[in-house]
Amino acid sequence: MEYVILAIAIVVLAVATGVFFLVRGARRAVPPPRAPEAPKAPEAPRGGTAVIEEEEVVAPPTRAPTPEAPPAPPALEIPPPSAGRLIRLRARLSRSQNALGKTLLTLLSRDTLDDDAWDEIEDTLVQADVGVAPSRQIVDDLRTKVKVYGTRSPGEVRGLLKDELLAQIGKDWDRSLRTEPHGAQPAIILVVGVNGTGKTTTCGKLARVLIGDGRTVLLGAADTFRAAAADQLETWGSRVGAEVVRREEGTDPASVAFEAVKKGIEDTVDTVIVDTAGRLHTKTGLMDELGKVKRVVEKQAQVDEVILVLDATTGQNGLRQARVFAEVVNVTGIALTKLDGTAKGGIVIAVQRELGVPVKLVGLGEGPDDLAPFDPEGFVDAILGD
Ligand SMILES: Nc1nc2c(ncn2[C@@H]2O[C@H](COP(=O)(O)OP(=O)(O)OP(=O)(O)O)[C@@H](O)[C@H]2O)c(=O)[nH]1
Repeated sequence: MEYVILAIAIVVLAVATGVFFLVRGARRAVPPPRAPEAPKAPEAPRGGTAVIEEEEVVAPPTRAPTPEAPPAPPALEIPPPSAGRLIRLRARLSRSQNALGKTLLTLLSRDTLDDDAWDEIEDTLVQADVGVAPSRQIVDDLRTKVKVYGTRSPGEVRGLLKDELLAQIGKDWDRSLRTEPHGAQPAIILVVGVNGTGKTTTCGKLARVLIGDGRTVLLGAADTFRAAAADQLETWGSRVGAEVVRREEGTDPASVAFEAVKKGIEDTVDTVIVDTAGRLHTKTGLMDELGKVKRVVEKQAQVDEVILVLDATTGQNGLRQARVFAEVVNVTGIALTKLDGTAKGGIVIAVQRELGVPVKLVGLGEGPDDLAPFDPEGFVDAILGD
């Protein structure tokens, strides 16, 4: 019996061992699960119109190109404010005008002031473009004062002459430029004058004066007869951040002026300066042109200033031009350019008398900040020297 139990136990153990190895072997034989196959791209149907569906193409990861730094915009210039400009430019004024003052002071200091001496004084004034009538008046006034005062120390002579010149130039004119916006409407300045007088340059310099005083400015290149004028204006504007409205050469100047004012209103700039084309071909032509510019601008905004640019070196010829412009448009102020290049500063007196409007600005050089508000006292001091 014992042998039977032992035999059964051995058989059970053998069977169990066999089952264990069988199961293990079977597990090893199972292949690993396969990765799912990528779906096949649908085949284009043969014949008919092939519809090409966009496949999503996954680009291999590439390193993002480093963006090239855009060229740095030119740094905007910050022009100096208008205050004190004539003082800064006084040396230039003295250089050009001092000979006139010296001649007059020397003549007036003579021991005896006879008729010949007074004639010489008058001639000196006429030659300095003061004009015949104002020169005579200055001489008459001085003669009377010299008689009244009797003695003539150098200081007294200087004082007399200074008072007389100031009286002729006029201390009481309103020489301020109306450049303040009217609420949301910009102030509008039309700049007129014959080409070559420094008109475009004056527009650019004036923009700098205003920007120097903290204003925003838009320039209108309505001188469409010379493409270079618009280029010139653009150069001026880009230096100080003033936008320029320009159109192709030959465009109707009035339409450019209109566009400029429209843009100025949209952008709520403080002041719009319009450079006009002032061809003195015929008076009627000029009248039509400038009249139209002004009318068209006035459909949108009020014109605050019409500045006539006059070249101080052109003397009587310049005065004739001024007269024609004044007949065509309502000039409100004069910009007298190139005063640094002439000893004939007397044109200030002559042109104001001729047009009945004040000199508001003077150009004293080709530099960008060589335009100054006109100040009679500073001007006379420059003529007479210290
Ligand atoms: N010395 C001096 N030169 C000046 C002055 N103002 C302007 N100029 C020069 O005069 C020349 C003519 O100036 P522009 O501004 O081109 O004259 P413009 O009247 O606009 O002429 P267009 O553009 O043809 O209409 C330029 O060389 C200026 O630099 C000034 O006050 N003094």
